[in-house]
Parts: sequence; structure tokens; C-alpha cells
Amino acid sequence: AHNHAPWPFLFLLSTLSLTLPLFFAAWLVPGGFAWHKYSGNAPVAPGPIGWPLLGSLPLLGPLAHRKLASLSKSHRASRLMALSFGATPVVVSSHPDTAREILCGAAFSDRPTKVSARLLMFERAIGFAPSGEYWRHLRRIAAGSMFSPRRIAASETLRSAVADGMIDRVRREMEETGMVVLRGVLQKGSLESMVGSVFGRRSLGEVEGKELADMVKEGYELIGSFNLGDYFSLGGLLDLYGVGRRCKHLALRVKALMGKLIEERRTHGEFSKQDDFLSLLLALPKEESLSDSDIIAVLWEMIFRGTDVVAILLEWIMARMVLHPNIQAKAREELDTFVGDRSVQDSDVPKLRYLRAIVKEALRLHPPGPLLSWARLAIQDVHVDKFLIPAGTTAMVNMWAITHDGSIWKDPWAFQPERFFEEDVSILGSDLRLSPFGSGRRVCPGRVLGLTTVHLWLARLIQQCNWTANHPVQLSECLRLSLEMKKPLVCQAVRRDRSR
Ligand code: HEM
Repeated sequence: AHNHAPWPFLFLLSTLSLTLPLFFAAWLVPGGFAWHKYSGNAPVAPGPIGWPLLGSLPLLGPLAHRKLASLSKSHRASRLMALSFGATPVVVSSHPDTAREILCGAAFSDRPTKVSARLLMFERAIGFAPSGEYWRHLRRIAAGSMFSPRRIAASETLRSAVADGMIDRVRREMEETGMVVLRGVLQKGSLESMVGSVFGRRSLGEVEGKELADMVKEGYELIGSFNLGDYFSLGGLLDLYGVGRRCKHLALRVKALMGKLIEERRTHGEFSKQDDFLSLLLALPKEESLSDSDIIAVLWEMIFRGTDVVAILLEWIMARMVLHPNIQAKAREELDTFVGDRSVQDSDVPKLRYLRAIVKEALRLHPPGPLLSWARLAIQDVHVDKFLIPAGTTAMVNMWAITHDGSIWKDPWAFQPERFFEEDVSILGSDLRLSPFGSGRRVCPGRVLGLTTVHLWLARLIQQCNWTANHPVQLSECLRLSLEMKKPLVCQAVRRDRSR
């Protein structure tokens, strides 16, 4: 009587025996299941199989650049590694040759959009606009105004005043607490300088400045946070972390503040006489002009991108200066020799070979964008290094892996600015062994402005003070949108007596 055929069980078993092999066949391919439909047609780059459905996302952990570097080593896939991020096929280059093919190839001139970037209006700004006429127009306008050599030279007065302000803050913190937390000083200075270039000096009140700083901070958190919707086509269904909702709210705040500033500038009609970025955008001839909402997107992007990355890089450099007192002393000696008692200026920097080498070496060991921040998107099927890259693939360059590769760099982990005296390496994008600003048509348009600022401020900080620390400096990392120091640098600054 108990001998009923277990029909439901048999049914389940037969269904599974049919579907499981299909499932495993789709999943167990190099690079994981986003690659299964391509694996028959052409060679796919080697890479980890990863998890079902999620692909390699769970493998990455908090320091994705390090994990990706070790994965590409263990899969012998430095030139190109295939992965799945959810259903999205991904390739990662950890080699200068394939990095050049990706960054400079016409097939990779778009970026995959993150939901958060779209909601924060960045699709209408330079960074995420698809590489069509609008994007070219924006890059041209920015190159001719915000980033032109003339504008960069004109902003020296501002950058110099901000440097004085920072030194002043350092002195006050030393007097009040006996130590300096440089991050706060640098972030404040960096924002002041960016706001000055974009809106003109003294255009923002204390309250508005604070509001803008808060908005940049919140934007960083939102763009840096992981959002499942970026890797699965689930429409608006998945907003587990509330990122979408917060982005929309932030975009409203940005529009309100920037809209007000634009309106004020228009009604005062002073823009034709000023040469901050906002005034230049408002003064564009009719056929080139941008709508107000596009102006807001572009201004917001400049503040957002230009502020943190400069502060983050300088904090790393100063950590190295405290950690290597002999290198700091050499940089100071160079300043004393070539500049003497007066304050260092932009025009001195070409003579300061050692100082420039320090900045290069810091960009090598601590690239603010170890994965070049925002990836590229294959807009058509293309081959890289004989491997097929289907349209829609996310392509990343692990610059951190390249700059730490012992077959490219001698003693890759050592901080040795002198290495650039033996062989000078350009960092502006032509040499893919060290391209912290990316390369190709989407290379960072702010790289000269960023470097000019970092050189001047670093020179001032070293010229004016001796820097030491009571506690060992910790170089541990935290990867958000940029690669930051996990523990803020706490140091001591002693003003130098330069009247000798
Ligand atoms: C030390 C400072 C900086 C570093 C390390 C840096 C790094 C980068 C990197 C790696 C990219 C991606 C390039 C690529 O895909 O090939 C980029 C793009 C970009 N950066 Fe920078 N950047 C810095 C400073 C700045 C500054 C000061 C600004 C603006 C004020 C800026 C604005 C931009 C913009 C708008 C893009 C998007 C370009 C496009 O997609 O066409 N950056 N940056």
C-alpha cells in the first residue's frame, strides 16, 4: 500500500537532469556565465568562472584592484582577463599593450553608465556623455576655457592664496592641538580652489560653500556605492540600498543651488567681464550655447571631479614625505637652491625636477584611480589581443597592477623618485606603463590643472614647514570612487625659519 510511485520526485529529478547540465554548461566557461554565448565562436580570454548569476562580483572584496591583480596573475591573464559581473561580460587589462588598445581604441570610447551617474546628471556632462557630437562639443568648450593654458596660468593667484590659507590652517591646528589632520585642510583648500575656478572668487557665501561640500561628499558616497541595478537589467525594481532615491534627492539639491547661482550671475550681467567657468559658459555665442540644465551638469561635474582627487593625491604624497624624511629633505634642498626665500610659484616648477619625480612616484604607487575610476564600454564587437570582445562588454584597465608589476618596474614596491632620472616616463597618457589619468580621446581633461595644483601646493607645504609624525604612518588603502588612505594622516608641522 505504501508503494506509490513518487511522481513529483521523479518529475523533479528528470527536470533537473535536463536543466542542470545546461546550467553548468553556461556557467562553467572561462570568465563565467556572461561569456557562455561567445565561448563557441572565438577564443575568450582566460578568467575565473565565479559564482552562478553573480559571476565574479562576490570575489572582488573591498580592494578590487588588488584582487583583480592577483586573479589575473593566477589565471595567467595579465594581458586580458574575462569576468562576469552579474550578466555583464567584463574584460580587465593589466598590461600596457592591451591597456593602449582599450583606452585608445575607437570601439571603447563610451562608458558603461551607472544608474547613480545617470541620476546625478553626469550623462549630460563630459564624463558619461556618449562619444558623439555633444560630448565633443563639451570637451572643446572645456579645453578652450577651464583647462586652457591661459586659464590655468590666470588661476595661479587663486591657487596661491588658497595655499597660504592652508598653511595658516596648519599653523592654527598645531597651536590648538599639537597635530594636523591634513585631510580636512586639503579637502577644504581643494574645494575652495575649484569653486573659485568655476564660479569666481568670493561668489559663494559660507553657507553655500558648506552645502556644496556636503553635496560633493554625498555624491561620492552614492557613486562609489555598489548598486545591483548596474549589472542586472531589472529596471527600477531593485534599489536595495536606496541609492536611486538618494541620488534623485541630491540631484534636486544640486539643481536648486546651481540654478540660483546661474540666475544671479545672469541678472547681474557681469559675466562678460569675468573669466570663471560659469561666466565663460554664459558668454558662449548662441550657436554654441548650452541649456541651463546642461550648464548645471557640467559645473557640478567639474566641482565633483576636481575637488577630492587632488586632496586625496596630496594626502598620499605627504604621507610619503613623512615616511621618508630623507626624500622630504632633498625636495626642500632643491626648493632652497632654485627658489630661495621667496614663495615658490608655478613658473619655478619646471626647475624642480626632484619634486616632479616625487609626484610621479606617488601617482605610480598610489594612483587615485587604480582601475581608472570609470570604465569603458565596447560599442561594437572588437578584438583585443586575438580575443573577441562583444559589444556591450565593460572594459577596465588595472593601472595599479601595471604600476606594481615587477617585470615593468624595478623594485615596484619601493618609493624611489630617482627612478625617473634614469628613464623619464610621461604621465599624461602617452606611456601606458604609467597613465594615472587614462589615455586616448577620453583621457582626463583636467590632468594639467590637477598636476599644476598638486605641484604648487606640495612645494609650498615643504618649503614652509618640516613634516614629521609621532605615530607610524599607515599606508593601508580604502577604495571608494578613488583610492584613499584608510587612516587619515596625522602629522606635525614645524614652521621653518626662512629668514636665515
Ligand atoms: C590628480 C588628479 C586627477 C586624476 C588622477 C584624474 C584621473 C582621471 C582618470 C583616470 C580619468 C579616466 C580617463 C580615461 O577613461 O581614459 C579621468 C577622467 C576625467 N577627469 Fe580626471 N583626474 C584628475 C583631476 C581632474 C580634475 C582636476 C578635473 C576637473 C576639474 C578632472 C575631470 C575629469 C573629467 C571631466 C573626466 C572625464 C573625461 C571624459 O570622459 O571624456 N579630473 N580623470
